[in-house]
Amino acid sequence: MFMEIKNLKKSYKDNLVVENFTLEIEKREFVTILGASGCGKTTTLKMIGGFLKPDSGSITIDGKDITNLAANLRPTATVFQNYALFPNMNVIENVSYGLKFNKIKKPQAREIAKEMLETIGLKEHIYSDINKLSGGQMQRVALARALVLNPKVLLLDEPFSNLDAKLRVKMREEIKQIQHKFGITMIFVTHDQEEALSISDKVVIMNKGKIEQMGKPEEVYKNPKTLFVADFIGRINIIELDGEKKMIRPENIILDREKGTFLGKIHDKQFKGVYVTYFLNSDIGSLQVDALNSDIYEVGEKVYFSLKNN
Ligand SMILES: Nc1ncnc2c1ncn2[C@@H]1O[C@H](COP(=O)(O)OP(=O)(O)OP(=O)(O)O)[C@@H](O)[C@H]1O
Repeated sequence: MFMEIKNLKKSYKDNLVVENFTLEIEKREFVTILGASGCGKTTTLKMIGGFLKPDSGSITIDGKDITNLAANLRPTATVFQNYALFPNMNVIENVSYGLKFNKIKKPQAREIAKEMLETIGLKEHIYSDINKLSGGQMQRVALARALVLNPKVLLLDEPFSNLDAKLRVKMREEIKQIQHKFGITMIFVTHDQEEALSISDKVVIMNKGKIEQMGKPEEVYKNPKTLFVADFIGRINIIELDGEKKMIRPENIILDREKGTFLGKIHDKQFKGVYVTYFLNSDIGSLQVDALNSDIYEVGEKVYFSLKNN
């Protein structure tokens, strides 16, 4: 296995914030650690990057135990949420700065930085003042600065959280392209479930310092092992059938005016664009149902509904 994280543990005084964190990562895999604010994502990433010492556990990359190595000696590079750029340096100085620790001479470092900035779409801004860049451009500088170090593993801590919704989606695509281009292994931290599902090969869902479930995005979405995962990744209805509680996704309930297994009454609806979310009362519970906007039901209307298996 390319990367092995075993039983990482971290407490701040009496507060145990990461427990038994064990994860295997293949080369070129895109792994996302997903969880609510405060669940221990950043703490875990900092331990991997060498910015925090774990209380116990180990981290191996490419056969080498790096648990006790300083951050700058690890084969990792980190892109932080706030970018952590040097405000007194221009773009190329920011990107080439880290290379001096790799004993690369200044002219060569600038050449490497320039090439990376061109690759990453910042050709026009190579000599720009950092403070005059947009959020998206700063994000690219931060990425370029990490990538020039040629890390085996790139760590990204909520890197798009300061960007607007459209730019976030664009940056998601870009980061995947960068990953393919450089063949790099990435560990990405986010609290945004849609981002995690759309970008990752593997999603690791954390809850209160522990891994709740991990797997491919489709796997964790379709087969959530716990109510927490089901609820965190997407939305879920809890219904009671023959005395048994069952989870069903809003898109797996089919509405029909004429026929169906159950009858319900719509008490609210939200138009979401391609689909509409209906809120129903029924004998088997209160439900949210996502239906395509081709057939619109009205609040107060009684409708039949059936359940799909998945
Ligand atoms: N330096 C610190 N000293 C004490 N407690 C800390 C410290 N850093 C983090 N914590 C606590 O550890 C827990 C986990 O924090 P962490 O930043 O890892 O969570 P997170 O999942 O990344 O959250 P967020 O998405 O809000 O950044 C939180 O309860 C936090 O208050």
